[in-house]
Order: sequence, then C-alpha cells, then structure tokens
Amino acid sequence: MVNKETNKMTNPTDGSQWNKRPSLLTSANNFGKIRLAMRTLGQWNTNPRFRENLICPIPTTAIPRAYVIKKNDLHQEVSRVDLEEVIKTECAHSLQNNRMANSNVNACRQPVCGNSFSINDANLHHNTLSPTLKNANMKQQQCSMKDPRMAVADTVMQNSVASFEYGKDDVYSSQSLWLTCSNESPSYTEEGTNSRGQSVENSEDNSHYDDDRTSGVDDGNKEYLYFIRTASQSQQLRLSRSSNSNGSYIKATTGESSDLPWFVEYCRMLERSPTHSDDGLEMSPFEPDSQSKRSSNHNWVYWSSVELITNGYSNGDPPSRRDGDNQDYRYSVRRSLQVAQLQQPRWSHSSSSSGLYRNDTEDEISELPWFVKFCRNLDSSPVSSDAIWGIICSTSSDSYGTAPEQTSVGLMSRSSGKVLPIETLSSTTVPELEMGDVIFKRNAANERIVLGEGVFGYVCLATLSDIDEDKEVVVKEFTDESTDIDEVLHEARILLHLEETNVVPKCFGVMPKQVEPSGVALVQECIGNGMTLQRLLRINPPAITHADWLDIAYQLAMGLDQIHKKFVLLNDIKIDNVLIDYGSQGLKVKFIDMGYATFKEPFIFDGPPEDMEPYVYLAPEVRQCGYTSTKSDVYSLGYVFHDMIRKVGCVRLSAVSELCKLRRPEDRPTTKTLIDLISVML
Ligand SMILES: Nc1ncnc2c1ncn2[C@@H]1O[C@H](COP(=O)(O)OP(=O)(O)OP(=O)(O)O)[C@@H](O)[C@H]1O
Repeated sequence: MVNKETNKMTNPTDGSQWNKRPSLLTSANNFGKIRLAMRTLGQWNTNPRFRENLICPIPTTAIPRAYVIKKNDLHQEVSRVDLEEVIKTECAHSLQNNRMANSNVNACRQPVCGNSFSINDANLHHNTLSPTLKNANMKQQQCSMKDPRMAVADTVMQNSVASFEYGKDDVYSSQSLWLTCSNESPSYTEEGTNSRGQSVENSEDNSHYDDDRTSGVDDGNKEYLYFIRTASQSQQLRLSRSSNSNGSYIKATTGESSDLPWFVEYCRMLERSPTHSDDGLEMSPFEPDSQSKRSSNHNWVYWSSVELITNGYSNGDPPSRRDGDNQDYRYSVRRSLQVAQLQQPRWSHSSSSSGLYRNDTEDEISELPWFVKFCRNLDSSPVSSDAIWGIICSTSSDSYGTAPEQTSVGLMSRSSGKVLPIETLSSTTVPELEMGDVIFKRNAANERIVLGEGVFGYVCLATLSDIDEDKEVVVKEFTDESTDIDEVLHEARILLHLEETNVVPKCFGVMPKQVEPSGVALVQECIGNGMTLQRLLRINPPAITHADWLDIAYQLAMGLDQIHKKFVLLNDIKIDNVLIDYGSQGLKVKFIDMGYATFKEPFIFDGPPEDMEPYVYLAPEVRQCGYTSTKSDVYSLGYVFHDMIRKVGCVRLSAVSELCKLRRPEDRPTTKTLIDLISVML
C-alpha cells in the first residue's frame, strides 16, 4: 500500500498517508548512533544533569537503612569506597546473623519450573535474614505467590545473605550473589493485587509491578537501584531508572523501586552474562596502554570498556511494545583488566518514546522492560548474537564511573574481538540485466501479460533470453516517478539473501524499466502464475483438500522459520503476499513482496496508531507503532491461518492461529513451536 508518488503508506480507510519507512530507522546510520553514544559519554563526564538522571534519584527514605547511599554521593559517582562501606555493613550484619557460609547461588540458578517450587523451603532460614530482607520477605509472603519467580527470588535473597562473607584480607570470599533492592519491599503480584497483596479494582491504585506486562505497558514511574556482588572481589552496580509513565499509574507507582523478577532473572543468568562470563564481551581489542595503569594493592588499576549500540533487535522479542520510538539502547560493560578489582557499571538508555508519552519520557534513562528481555534471553540477545549494530570500545585509566579518556569506535566480533564492518545487505551485489535480456510475453492482442498490479506498478510475465525459454520470470515494474531505486535494490538484496531458503522467488536482478519514467525493474522467478493465497482461498478449488490447507500452513511456518534464521523479518505477511504454486510437484508456498522486510533490524510503521488500526493482520504492538519482531511476523502468520479458517473452514488451525495472535509477543509461539504444533496435525 505504498503510493509511489509520495512514497507514503496509504491508509486503506481514509486515504491519508504517512511515510512508508520510519524516519529513524531509515536514517539510522550506525555511525550516527555511535556518535550519539559518544556524545552521551561526554555528557556523562561533564553534565551534572545527565548524571542526576542516570544516578537514580531515589528518595533516600525508600532505601533500606543498610543500603543508604546519599544522593550527593551518587552524584559524585558511586565510588569504590561507598560500595565497600555498604558491603562491609551488610557483611558484618550477615556474619552476625547467620553462619551459612557454604550456601551458594545454585538455588537461584535452578530453572523455574511451574508452581512446584515451595516457598516454605525458602523460608526455612528466615531467621538468618537481615531485618530489611526479613521485612521484604514477609511482605513477599503477603503477596500472591502464584508466580514461582517469587519463590526463587526469595531464595536468592536468603542464599545471598547466608553466604556472603567478608574475609580478613579484604577479599570477598563468597561465591554468592548479593541482592539489594532499594525498595522497601520487592513486589511482584498477580494482576488484581497490589504489592501489599490487597486487591486492586481500578488501575489507579494498581501499584504492583509485573515485569512482563511492563514490557508492553510501562505502567509507571519506577526507580531502581541494584547491587550485585558476585564472586571473589567483583562488584557490579546496576542503576536503572524509568520515568516513562502511563497516565493513571504515575501517582500510584512513584517511588516504587524494586524489580525483583528482573533481578532474579538477572542473577540466574549472571554466569552467562557479558558482565561476568568469559564468553561475554570482555574482549576489547583496545589494550590500555601502560601509562594508564594505576597500580596499587586495592585500587582500581584500569579498565577497558565495551559499549554496545543496538536497536534492541535480537531475533526475538521487541525491546518494548508501547514505547515505539525508543531505539537507542546503550549497554556499557566495563571490565577491569585486573580481575581482583573488577567492577562493572552497567546502564542502558533509551532516548525517546512514542506519541502520547513523549513529554513524559524526554529524560527517560532506562529501558527496563527491554532489559528484562535482554537478561532473560541472553543467549539470543544482541550481546551474544550477531545482531549487533555497533560497539564502542574504550579504555580509561580512570576509576569507576568516569568517562573513558580514550575512545575508539568500531564493531567488534564477539568471538574474536576483531573489529568488524557493520553488517548490512548493502554490499550484496544485485545482477544488472540489459533490456535485451528480457523478453516480455504477450497475449493475442500483443499486449504484455500482466500477472498482478498494485500501487507500485505492474508485474509482467516474461522469459530471460539466456536461460531455458520455458522458464518464466516476472518483471516488477515500478511505474511512478517517486520510486526509490534503493528500495527496489533492498527488495532484490533481501530476495538474494533468502534465496537458499527456497521460500521466496529467486531474484535474477534488476534491469532498466521499459516504461517511463526511467528507473529499475525487479526480475524474479515466476511462481504459479501469480496465484496468491488470497485468490486461492476465494476460489477454494475442490481439488485442494483439508490436508492440503494444513500442508500450506506447515510450509508457511517452516518458511518463516528459515527466513528468521537468516535474520530477516518480513513485516508484511498477509494472504496476498503468499504465492501458491500447485503444479506437478504438488503445492509449493512462497513469500513475496519484500518491500518492508528488514535485515537485522526491526521496522516501525510510523503512522499515527489510530491510522494503523485497519491493518488487522499486523500485530497489535506494530499497529501501535512499536517494533516489528519475529513474534510480530508470527502474529501475522496467525492471521493468515485465521483467514484460512474463515474462508475454507480449516478449523484444525484454530488453536494455532489463536496462539499466534496472542496480544503479548512473548506469549506467542516461536516458529519452531509452530512447526511442531502443525506437524502433528499432518
Ligand atoms: N514472483 C512472482 N511470481 C508470480 N506473480 C507474482 C510474483 N510477484 C508478484 N506477483 C504478482 O504480482 C502481484 C503484486 O506483487 P507484489 O505483491 O510483489 O506487489 P506489492 O508491492 O505487494 O503491491 P501492493 O503493495 O499493492 O500490495 C502479486 O499479488 C502477484 O499476483
């Protein structure tokens, strides 16, 4: 639905238009992002307001006594001394109150399985808790305990307290994680209760915090302060603040500062996290020079830093559903080169948000919902996958928290630590065909045979002169002046990139258009005389049995799975963008129209959300101008199944279709699950 005259998307209902491509994404020049990040690093150093925002202005009254760090101190950066003070205080308390030094964090790393985890187990050692944690623990018990993570959370706290030791040589000998929530009570409750376990009837009083839902609706001001103290002599500080709010929740949740579910997940993952494990991101190619070493027994020596610039796309869930414009995420992992003095501040930043919330979120610093996902799906996160846009590597001789003195910019391979070029498809060569390479097929009236048309122009049947004459191709000619050649090339490159999947038409290249105005036309393999799934469903030929329809569904799921494995999102799956070839070799399914497809990045339709509503086949988060994702493609595929049910009564697909169309992306099945589900019906 792209009007090539204006290169805008057209709303099918009122004809209004909006930009086809999201301005931020198309202009998302990676180096621009890197520059932005560098500028921000500069601000970190010089701009007190920036620091103030970053350093979590939690009212000190909300921080449990043992963890109070004065706001002023925070503003001057949390120094090692501050942290050590906190640790000492806590350790002293811990040692006084318990002797369970052998506990470790295994409990918190156990997979959470159903509701079978018994909170009572975790409560066995209740007496070993510090008053703060005891208090929190008791409050937790008052909350709904349906979520097993609560139980695990409880265990994390207990084990942490129990096993943390402060050794005589200033060595933290614990192998445990230490958890501090700055909130007086970590809260996680089921919908309908608030953090005190009271039932909540209207959203105004809904002060509970649900990490999952928050990933879709950032339902209030939340401020977070976490300390993670890990194995010998490492410390990690995470500060995160989210000021994004959703109207009625602002009041209710101001000051809420815990995110226990997130934290638990984080702890469970820590072993594999880039901040902790060796196969993470510690491999900066930039060796700090010897000048920068500041050697002393217990002071920081130097650290190198790796900063990830990503759009959040991780071949999985979107960063968040409602906060559509938030695209700048920065993750800084600083790793000391002297292991014994390791410290890792970590922050994330998202710089803008969509429509309604823009004013509220101008200064938004963290993107916690995304971070929740990040931690949960660490294996598939940008940090550990190939979906990395850019990395800033820097070294500094300075101690914790200050901006790097030397900064270098480059992309870095996760495994080799080598600087890499930014990965896009732009280097894929698209073959150029000459006019004479293509012979248009003509009808009895000597007119070109048009297989399909759209606002873009025509799709004509042809053959290529240098290949088997019977092998038909189609020439997609973009007939309006505003055709952006880059977009045609993008479509060609996506097709070429996906060629080996065999679920898209083969792309033969581009050629000069034969119709005015000049430009390029896309030449691709002709599939089944242009029979779309939409037309096939309308005709519903008797020869196509229910088993055939299921086979089509299966092929679609398989195809999408392969496409996603090639880091491509289709972003526009619908029944008229699926071609069916039912020739001698049986039914073959192909996806067409790569106009919105993206490689290693999501897409945002940047029209006003209300204008997106008619596009019912797009996932709700996409219609609300959030990022597309593998799960939004799954949603659209579910809508294709929905159409198959409606039009040809393929009711066996009902459950699968409903699953795909679940509101929350994280609840939708993966393509792999889809394949499994459909294959049992075949
Ligand atoms: N490879 C192909 N083989 C056979 N027919 C094709 C092929 N590609 C496209 N067509 C035919 O051309 C029609 C339009 O093509 P396509 O879907 O790529 O255009 P479009 O950009 O989606 O148009 P619109 O934006 O208006 O939906 C298809 O519905 C199909 O009938």
